[in-house]
Amino acid sequence: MLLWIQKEKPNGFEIDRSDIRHIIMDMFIAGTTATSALLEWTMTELIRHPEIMKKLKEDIRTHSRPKPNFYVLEEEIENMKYLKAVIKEVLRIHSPAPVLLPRQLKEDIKLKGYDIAAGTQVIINAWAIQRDTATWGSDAEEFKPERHLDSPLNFQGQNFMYIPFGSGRRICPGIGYAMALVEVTLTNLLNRFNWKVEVRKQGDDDQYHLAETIGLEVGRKFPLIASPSSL
Ligand code: HEM
Repeated sequence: MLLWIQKEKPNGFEIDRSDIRHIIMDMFIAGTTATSALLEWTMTELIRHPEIMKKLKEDIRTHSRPKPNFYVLEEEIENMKYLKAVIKEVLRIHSPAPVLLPRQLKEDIKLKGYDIAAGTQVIINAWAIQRDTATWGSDAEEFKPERHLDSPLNFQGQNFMYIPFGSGRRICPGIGYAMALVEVTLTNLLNRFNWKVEVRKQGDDDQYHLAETIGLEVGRKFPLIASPSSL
């Protein structure tokens, strides 16, 4: 595809081999772990909340045509409102990239009584913003997809209380690709199988399932080991 774009220039501009190398690097470095972390957090929350898993499966069945192989097509996903709400809620409390790319101030500013000098590097903590009880309410720490059902919030970074893909000119360019990948994979995992995790013999289940890795991209500290069984 990239070689075709280089040859045919469908967008009217040139790309060279170095551009192609960088695009592929972007897709591998920025695109793989965040997407798999989102899928893993989504399965984690669904297994922790069987009633939400049940509602989501109903949403998937209602909006996809029955087929012998249970396969859910990409075009059937558009009207699955509960699916979209579930993924939005996972991105709120388990943002795979919870601190945005650092910014450097071009000029001095005053923000909420603080003087910040030009040249200062500013790091935005989306994790804290998206769990702030002042904007999300006293249940901000709880996993509740319903809060997104009639909400106008989207991923475009226009509303600073919800910025899982960042905002402004450095906003994630992979939103469409990441969402398509996660929606198609998740609907098919759920429509084809029942999922369960082994009951842990010792230790607190939530501390185990919700422990996070430390880093620019945040996934589960301990891998999710879930077993499928036929419906
Ligand atoms: C669930 C999946 C993903 C999440 C949560 C995510 C999140 C983010 C965030 C928060 C940023 C920083 C934005 C900012 O600072 O304003 C970012 C940047 C970026 N993302 Fe993603 N991302 C995801 C998937 C992808 C995919 C699939 C690709 C590529 C195919 C991608 C490519 C990039 C690139 C290249 C940047 C840097 C943009 C720049 O420097 O201007 N991301 N992403």
